Amino acid sequence: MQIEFVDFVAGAKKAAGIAVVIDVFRAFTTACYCVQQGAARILAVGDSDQALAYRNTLPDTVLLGERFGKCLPGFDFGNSPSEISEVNLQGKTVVHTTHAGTQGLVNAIRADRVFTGALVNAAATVRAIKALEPRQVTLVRMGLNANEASDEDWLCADYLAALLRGETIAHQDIYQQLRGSPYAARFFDDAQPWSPAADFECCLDIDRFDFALQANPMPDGACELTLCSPQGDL
Ligand SMILES: O=C(O)[C@H](CS(=O)(=O)O)OP(=O)(O)O
Repeated sequence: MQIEFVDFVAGAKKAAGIAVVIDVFRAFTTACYCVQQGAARILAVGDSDQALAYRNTLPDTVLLGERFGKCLPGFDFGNSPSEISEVNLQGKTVVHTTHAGTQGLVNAIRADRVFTGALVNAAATVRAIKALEPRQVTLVRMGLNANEASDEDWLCADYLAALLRGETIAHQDIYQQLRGSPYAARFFDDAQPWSPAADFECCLDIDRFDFALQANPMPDGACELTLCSPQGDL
C-alpha cells in the first residue's frame, strides 16, 4: 500500500485512491460527536450560504458552522464537540460547514472514496480502509485555517500512517505533544471562549469511537457522511 501525504484544499483536490481528509481541531471530531448524539444525517458543506439554504429545503435541520473558530451568524451551534455532546440530535439533519475540514471534503473529487480523519476514530478508519485493500491511500492534512501546518493534523496523519503499516504511536505520547502545542493554546485561553478546554479533551479521546465516516458526494457539491463499522457499512 502506497501512503501519500498532501496538504490543504490543493492537496484534497489531487488526492487519489482512498483519501482521508484530516481535521482534528475540530470539524471531524465534532462530526463523530454528532453521530454519538443521534444525528439522522450529517451533511458537510463548503459554502455557508448553501448551509443556511438547507433550512428551507430540508426538515429538522441543525446548523453547525464556524469561520476562524467562531459560530457563524444564523447557525444553531459552532464547531464545538463538547457543546454538541450536550445536544439531542435524534432525527435531526446536521448541516456542517467549517473553515478547513469541510472545505477539504467537498474538494476531494478525484479520490475513489473519502473518509474523515480525526483522532477519536482513527483506528476504526484504518480498519475500514484496510478492508478495502487499497493500493493507494492519501492523507490530506487540512491544518489551521486550511493554510498553515498544525501539530494535531500532522500527528493524526502520522498515527493513521503508523496504523496502516501495522505499527502504532502511544496515545499518551500524542496527548502530551498536543497538550503542549501552540496549536492547542486556544483551548486554554479565556479570551477565546468559542474554543473551550473541554473541546481539547473531546478531540484527544483517541479511538473513542468504533466507526469510520465516509463522505459521499451529493449532486449539489455537498457531501453526506455515512457510517462504516469494522464489520462493513451500517
Ligand atoms: O473550528 C475550528 O476549530 C477550526 C477553525 S480553523 O479553521 O482552524 O481556523 O475549524 P476546522 O474547519 O474544524 O479546522
